[in-house]
Amino acid sequence: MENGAAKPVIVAIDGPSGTGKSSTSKAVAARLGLSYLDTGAQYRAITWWMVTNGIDIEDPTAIAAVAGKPEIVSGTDPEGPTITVDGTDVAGPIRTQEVTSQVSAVSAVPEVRARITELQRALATTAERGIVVEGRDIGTTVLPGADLKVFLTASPEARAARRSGELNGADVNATREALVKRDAADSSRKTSPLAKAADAVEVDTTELTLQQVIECVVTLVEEKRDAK
Ligand SMILES: Nc1ncnc2c1ncn2[C@@H]1O[C@H](COP(=O)(O)OP(=O)(O)OP(=O)(O)O)[C@@H](O)[C@H]1O
Ligand SMILES: Nc1ccn([C@@H]2O[C@H](COP(=O)(O)O)[C@@H](O)[C@H]2O)c(=O)n1
Repeated sequence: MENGAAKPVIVAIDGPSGTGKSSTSKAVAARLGLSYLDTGAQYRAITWWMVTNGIDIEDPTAIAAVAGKPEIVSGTDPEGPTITVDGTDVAGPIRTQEVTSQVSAVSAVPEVRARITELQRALATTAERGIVVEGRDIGTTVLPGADLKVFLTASPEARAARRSGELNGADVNATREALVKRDAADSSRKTSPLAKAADAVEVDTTELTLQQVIECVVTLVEEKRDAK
């Protein structure tokens, strides 16, 4: 850049549930002074709005008809990300089992994806120093020109153990089944399914600590940033 400021760096981190996308992305963004966007929170927020407003989740046409109504605003500070719907803080309500069990159906509706993708691109292009965006289709669809694409994986057993630890020892088998079912729905939808971009770096986190994954991704971002 002419004034010597670093060019913004765009990082896409995708992968199935519980692979460590949020924890890694937040920490990497905080370390490198970048913005951070949790796109799953946006799909959860629109799902929360549908549920709260009595929209039939089994009816894609009904969902499509109102997909443009809620105003979803994401705060992108990695030290304190926020999410509101029509001015209401929904950071807590979007994490309930009710929302988690219905989010795949809502996020499969093309009109919902078009709406949320537009918000994501607007945030990514206005992030001054750059941004880490995490989700399922960031590298393939939302930001195909990202400077770095990472695809995190981990065995279903490792992911279930991590999640049931978070849920104060919830049954590991039930947790595993629920996340495998959600991944299957997210991977098989027609519009921008969960998928690894051809040019993404795959990191299997099964045997890695969270700190090791963070260090690995920080190094990858620094390499890309230095090469810009
Ligand atoms: N490498 C790791 N080793 C051990 N625990 C981890 C690792 N990575 C993440 N975790 C833990 O696993 C849990 C899930 O991580 P996180 O929420 O970051 O995953 P995610 O991929 O964003 O999940 P989702 O897509 O469902 O939102 C968290 O409790 C996190 O601290
Ligand atoms: N880019 C994305 C991100 C998320 N989704 C959908 O949202 C669900 C919740 O995501 P979490 O990361 O909060 O677990 C996820 O299961 C997908 O249905 C998406 O479609 N695209």
